[in-house]
Amino acid sequence: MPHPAPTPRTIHRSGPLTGRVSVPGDKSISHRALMLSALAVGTSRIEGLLEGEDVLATAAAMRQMGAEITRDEDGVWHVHGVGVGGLMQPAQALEMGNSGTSTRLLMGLIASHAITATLTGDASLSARPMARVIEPLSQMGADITASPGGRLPLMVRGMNPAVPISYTLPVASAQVKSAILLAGLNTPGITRVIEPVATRDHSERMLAGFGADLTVEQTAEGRVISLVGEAELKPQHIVVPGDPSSAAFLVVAATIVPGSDILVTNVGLNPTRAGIFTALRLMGADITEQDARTVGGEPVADLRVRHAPLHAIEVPPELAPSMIDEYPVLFVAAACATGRTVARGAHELRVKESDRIAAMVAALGAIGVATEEFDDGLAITGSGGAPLPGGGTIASLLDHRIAMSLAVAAMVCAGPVTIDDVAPVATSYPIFFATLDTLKETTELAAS
Ligand SMILES: O=C(O)C1=C[C@@H](OP(=O)(O)O)[C@@H](O)[C@H](O)C1
Ligand SMILES: C=C(OP(=O)(O)O)C(=O)O
Repeated sequence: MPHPAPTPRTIHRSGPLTGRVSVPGDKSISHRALMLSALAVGTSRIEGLLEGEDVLATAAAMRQMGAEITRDEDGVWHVHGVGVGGLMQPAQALEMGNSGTSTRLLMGLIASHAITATLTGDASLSARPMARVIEPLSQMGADITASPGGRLPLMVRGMNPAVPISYTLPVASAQVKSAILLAGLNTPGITRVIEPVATRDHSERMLAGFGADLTVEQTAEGRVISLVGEAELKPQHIVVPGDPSSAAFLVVAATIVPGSDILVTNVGLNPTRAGIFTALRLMGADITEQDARTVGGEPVADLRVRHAPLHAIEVPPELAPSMIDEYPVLFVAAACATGRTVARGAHELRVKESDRIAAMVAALGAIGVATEEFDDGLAITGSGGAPLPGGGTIASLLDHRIAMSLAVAAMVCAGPVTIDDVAPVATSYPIFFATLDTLKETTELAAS
């Protein structure tokens, strides 16, 4: 899958945002829905699947390994699974594009099947560390040959039967946890993951929903997840809630653009994901939850967001795992706040689609925002609500979240901001710019 040609975009200061919009399906849940459906015996239905490039890479890989996956005219996805243990040898390399989640979770699936697969990715993904999954999956018996530094392209030769392990996560990573649990599905005995710090728990919720025998205990060592292997998964009807990580861009935009008042519907609010809304509220954001409900076993609500003046905070480091992908857009909120916001304890930002600390130092610097870089975070001196200077060009570095965060910042910049390439937005939120346009048009219509 060659990368599309870079798509630059220039963004001007925005008038108020108003109206009601929804966000596309959750990316993390969409990946897992496809993978577990592909391992069930029978046909699962998935509604609200995120149709972004990352999730489509997972769908393509599952097809290459034998699952039948189709989308009907109503946008419902149908997945005919091969059963745990039934994955087939892919004829070609699995092309993972920009997606760390696809790569690490699929490595787990392949690790306990008697198949060999090569995984490749784009320049961003090929720079990301895979040793964190290679290490536990090798302990389970998989034979993994990676490029120097434990990177893509790499080849996984699965072991069947694999060896169950009990593994304490050295980094707070839901991808590592999930890779081990997915490998454990086709492994005799009990596979156990101990996470000293809780990370997003979509895998646990969905594995239980598919009928796997999984228990979660809170102990002095942390959360202990135990999975009984050689599971038989029953097909499900899954409804994917809206992605809080995507909603975060709209929530910050409405918070910082004066006069805004929006409703973002169907936002997933799993507590292991909702840290950004806690942090924004600590800064003074006006976010209220309406119509709280449960969708697909996950808490969901509509969020009403009105413009509010923000003040600087020290971002509680314990929020890090529940808002790890939202730091770039939180930094944009901080750039508009009164005072100096400090975020530490987020070293993982350095190994995402880009080094998101360095990327935000450069991008905020280009639009006139002063920052101080730490090894594990950033301090940002806010404008106190005054427009940011803007006028610069920003490198999105093949990172969708950097591109979208700076698109939000540009909405409060005095001068136009050019983002060198917004094509990566399609990995997680293909309708991002269209949604922003809707929120601007609603205001223009009301004024005319
Ligand atoms: O499990 C997942 O779906 C994800 C886990 C997180 O990564 P880590 O496991 O590397 O923290 C997150 O950054 C990523 O966007 C999605
Ligand atoms: C880190 C992210 O995704 P992934 O690891 O799947 O590439 C993200 O979406 O911000």
